[in-house]
Amino acid sequence: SENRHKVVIIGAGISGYSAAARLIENGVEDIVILEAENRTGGRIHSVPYRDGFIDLGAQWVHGQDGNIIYERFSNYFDFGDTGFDFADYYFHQSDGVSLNQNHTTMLDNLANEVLWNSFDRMVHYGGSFGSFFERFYTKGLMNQKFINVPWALAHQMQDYHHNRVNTYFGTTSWFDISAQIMAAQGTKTGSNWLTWRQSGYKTVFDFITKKLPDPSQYLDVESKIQLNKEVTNIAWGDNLAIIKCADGSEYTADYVVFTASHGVLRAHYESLFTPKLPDRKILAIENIGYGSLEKIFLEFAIPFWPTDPNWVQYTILWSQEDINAVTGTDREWLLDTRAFFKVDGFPNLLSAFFIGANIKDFEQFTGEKIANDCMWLLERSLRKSLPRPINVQRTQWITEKNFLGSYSILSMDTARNGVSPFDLAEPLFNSNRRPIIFFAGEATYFAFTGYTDGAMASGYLAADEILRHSHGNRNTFHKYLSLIILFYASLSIKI
Ligand SMILES: Cc1cc2nc3c(=O)[nH]c(=O)nc-3n(C[C@H](O)[C@H](O)[C@H](O)COP(=O)(O)OP(=O)(O)OC[C@H]3O[C@@H](n4cnc5c(N)ncnc54)[C@H](O)[C@@H]3O)c2cc1C
Repeated sequence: SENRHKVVIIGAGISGYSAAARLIENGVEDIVILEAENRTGGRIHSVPYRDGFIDLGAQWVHGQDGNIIYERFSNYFDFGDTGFDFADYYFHQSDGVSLNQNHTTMLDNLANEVLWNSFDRMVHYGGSFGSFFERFYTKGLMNQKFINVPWALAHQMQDYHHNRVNTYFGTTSWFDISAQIMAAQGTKTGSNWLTWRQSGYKTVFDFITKKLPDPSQYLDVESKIQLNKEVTNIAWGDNLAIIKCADGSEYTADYVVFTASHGVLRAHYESLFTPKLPDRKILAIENIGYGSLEKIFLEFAIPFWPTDPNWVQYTILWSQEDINAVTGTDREWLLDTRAFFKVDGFPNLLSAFFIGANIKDFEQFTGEKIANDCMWLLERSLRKSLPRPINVQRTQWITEKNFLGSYSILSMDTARNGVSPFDLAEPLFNSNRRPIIFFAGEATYFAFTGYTDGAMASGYLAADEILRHSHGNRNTFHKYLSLIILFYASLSIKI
């Protein structure tokens, strides 16, 4: 029937897209993608803005060599770079008291060395990112060269890097992040902050479907997508899976690729799967972390920040007096903010990140309150009056029911329970050990958990497994066999 398919993919984010593209490319056309939202892209969410698109979700291609997105598409796309890796950093104190920039630079260098250049040491460390940092940062401070640096400033710098790590991973504390597992992840080299300039991250879908660079190669993933299809249950037996949607529709499939976010899986795994999932998978679902990151964009009629290309952000170190003064007030949420940074391709925008879980009310805040509070902090730190933003954009990832947060994280609980993304990726098999349900998405890919490139690779992996087990593979195999025969036939003709 119309709703009977070889493959049903749940979710039209980057992992669902890449799984579908790989299947179509290999001759498996009988697929449908069920997407709960009324849009595609998932946590890649580029929204129109002025002459281009800004990204409410994924914004940067992190790394060059080792990043499948950069490696595949950089020949055809001229990536921008926000420049965090090679910027000049100037530190402001929250109360506007000027700081010794030699001291802040020395401390910042030490902190970066401990956090980002010590993976060979970190991979043998059983504790958290936080305890690793405290141990080796404190040790570094014992060096003679820090003799004149005030301890209070060293502590402020530690607090800044704690916040920075949390905003990078969407965590509430770096003591929740497993140093060892994070350090054991795949390595990428090159710039960490490449952007899609004004085109937005959504451009990646044009490359995945091969609309770019050559439209004649287009793999028609889009016509397979059905929007507003929230999957509520997947029941699987020996041969088939039956997929039920909230609107009452039902689909049957030989194979299912489940790509909904780790937050969705964690919230609904009990009702989503019949029969219940294996214990080990449940252990992984419950103990792999899931972050909660929110973003804002402030637009100004005229930029008031430096136009020097090496300037990337206002970096704020909170003073203890300000922390005490703001705590308990309706501005307390600002304590989660340490930087307002420029947005590549949009000279009139400043952006900031917040760890949503720390600021439960964030999603109820009006744009006006967010803007007013941010301007209060900027004016206080810079000691000057500044123009008002003319526009505010903000995200609500935590409460959006098809995401329930930002991205997954290999936490101390993950380490303690001995589970990993491999356990999440493990398919569900029938009694003949034929896989029926595959799991893809950023949380399932060990090497680059949390990132778009990990999500993309996971989609390809699931599709390749389906191809290996299905006619699609035989088709591919037959195709190659015919090519080999033709090749030898042409040789013998020449001979
Ligand atoms: C604020 C933020 C900033 C980020 N920044 C970066 C960055 O700079 N660089 C980077 O590499 N990564 C970044 N990420 C992470 C990146 O966006 C994700 O890793 C990646 O997009 C996840 O893709 P996915 O296919 O695994 O999941 P998703 O994109 O979440 O796709 C899953 C799809 O499933 C749908 N779905 C959910 N439940 C159901 C259901 N019941 N039925 C049907 N469909 C359902 C969802 O609507 C969604 O479209 C960021 C994420 C966020 C939130």
